[in-house]
Amino acid sequence: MSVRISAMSVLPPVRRDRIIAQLPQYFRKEAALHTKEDFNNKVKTACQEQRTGTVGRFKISKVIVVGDLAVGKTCLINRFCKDAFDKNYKATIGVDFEMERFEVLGVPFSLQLWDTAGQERFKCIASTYYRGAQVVIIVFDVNDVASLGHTRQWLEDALKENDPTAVQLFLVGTKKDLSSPAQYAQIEQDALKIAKEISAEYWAVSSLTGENVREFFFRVASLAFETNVLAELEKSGTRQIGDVVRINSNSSNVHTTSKKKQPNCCQ
Ligand SMILES: Nc1nc2c(ncn2[C@@H]2O[C@H](COP(=O)(O)OP(=O)(O)OP(=O)(O)O)[C@@H](O)[C@H]2O)c(=O)[nH]1
Ligand SMILES: [Mg+2]
Repeated sequence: MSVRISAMSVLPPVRRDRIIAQLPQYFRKEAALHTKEDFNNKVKTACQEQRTGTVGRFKISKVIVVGDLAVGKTCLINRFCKDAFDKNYKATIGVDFEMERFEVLGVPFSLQLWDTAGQERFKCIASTYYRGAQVVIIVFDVNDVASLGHTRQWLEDALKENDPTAVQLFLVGTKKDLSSPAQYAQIEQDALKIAKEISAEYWAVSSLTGENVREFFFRVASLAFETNVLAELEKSGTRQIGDVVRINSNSSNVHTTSKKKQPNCCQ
């Protein structure tokens, strides 16, 4: 008896707690990537009709997590991916990565989460992994104002390796459990200001208690998914426009355009 093994059958089903059916909401309205209550209508229709192109088949979005040493990048990822928390600090050397599989509006979608080193001596290795990121998560510690101040530098480094217009940015304050409400409120003002200036969506979390961790990653997955599907739709839309031009190539207008272009392609 022969057994057929395909890539699909090797993958276990998406975990039940990774299924996203509704758009998770932002944390703070004034620093959100968008404030719509629901997924884009075009995206919803495309998912219903299974017209999501490469998204859902082999599309994996790369997410890089950057920020000062010991701000809690590894703990944030471990809380979400493994539901674990380690109170002992073990510096990340270079990079680590985790894959997280979701199902958004019925379509499989994966995030590749790159956990990078904050320590100066490992930064050089880590930065070679920044390229190709669709999402950049800049992490600071809400109890350490210097780490918030350094976020611009982290952003600059991450954007050197990426197309700034194509990247979705998140600014995340960690260790919320360690600050009093008054202290937290103070730093949130500064963080919101920076988030708005750099066009990032702001979140505050605690990996110790788990507060907002799941909500945050669901939001990241949803917004990355939405952007990917919209880009796919735009690509297929462009192809359709191209087809119309070819069909109507007898029209004088199109003829003129193609004549103008001819010298370029013959040179
Ligand atoms: N109380 C509290 N401690 C935290 C939290 N997140 C991280 N920590 C602690 O902060 C320390 C550093 O956490 P890591 O996640 O290893 O920091 P990192 O940003 O990955 O550090 P590098 O890998 O060196 O860049 C550890 O001792 C953690 O236990 C949190 O939400 N609350
Ligand atoms: Mg780490």
